[in-house]
Amino acid sequence: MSPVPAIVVSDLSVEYPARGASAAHVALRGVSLRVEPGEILGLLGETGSGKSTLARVLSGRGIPKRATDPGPRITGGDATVLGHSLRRARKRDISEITFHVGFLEQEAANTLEPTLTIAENVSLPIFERDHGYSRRAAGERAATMLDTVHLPLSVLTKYPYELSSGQRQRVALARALVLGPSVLVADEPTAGIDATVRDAVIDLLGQLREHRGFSAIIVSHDLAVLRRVTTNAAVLHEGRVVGYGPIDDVLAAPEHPFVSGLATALKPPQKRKESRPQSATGDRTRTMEGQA
Ligand SMILES: Nc1ncnc2c1ncn2[C@@H]1O[C@H](COP(=O)(O)OP(=O)(O)OP(=O)(O)O)[C@@H](O)[C@H]1O
Repeated sequence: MSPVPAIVVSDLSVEYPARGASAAHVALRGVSLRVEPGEILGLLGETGSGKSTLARVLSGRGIPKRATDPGPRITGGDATVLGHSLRRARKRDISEITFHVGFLEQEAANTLEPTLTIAENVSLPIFERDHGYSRRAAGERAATMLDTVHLPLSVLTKYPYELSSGQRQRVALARALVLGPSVLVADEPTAGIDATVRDAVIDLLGQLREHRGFSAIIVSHDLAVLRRVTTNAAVLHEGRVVGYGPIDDVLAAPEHPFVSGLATALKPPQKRKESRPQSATGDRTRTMEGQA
């Protein structure tokens, strides 16, 4: 029997309801995609295309608990995360999803608790689940996680303001992974960090993928990241999927003007390099990554 898919999104539509003077806004329109165990899906698209909405909803954090709470509503279709339907999700389903799905939200570096140490920040999800958890075991877990994201243990006792934004981003990643999720949803995980650290994050995602069954959705505008860690990519435009498949295939055979615009923008402008044997592919790749 084949394993349960990590995520199945079927004709999903999501709307932000009207609030005050703001009219209702449809953020996702009939989105369908699928993430199998062991797969990393890249999500790309221009600003406002719905990437963060989709990421947040699929992480189990997006749907409001009460009808009066602000936040997006599923107005059509459904998404199933680790076998739990989001449309029919009860409190217990959401609790299961948020336990097994790590979430690194956009600008996560700015979401650390300023009054808590780095160790306390990283182990926060543990204590949110289990108030009585051993402080010593949580501290050890936090130390392991910091090591995983290549931060020195000396930062454990520091406060967020004492770290650079790139270090804080990695602390946020450690926090997202502390419960040992089987799925990670990461919204721009490499934004605001320098090239060396970015490579470390890419390597980490690659290592996590090697783990049996680990899957992820990575929102990124960084083609180098998407190329190196993703299996498939979905391109969103105005809330719709306009390209879906291995990223280079999507860009090579664009079916939508937005994707062909993206592919053209990423192509090297000069013809000279294309006529060079052997090196042409390598040059093209580097140029595309450089421009991403
Ligand atoms: N809380 C909200 N209330 C109403 N509309 C919202 C809300 N959050 C997002 N939107 C709208 O939904 C659409 C999708 O936004 P979303 O943040 O998902 O896009 P995005 O592709 O992630 O953009 P970016 O790359 O800038 O983060 C946008 O038009 C945005 O203005």
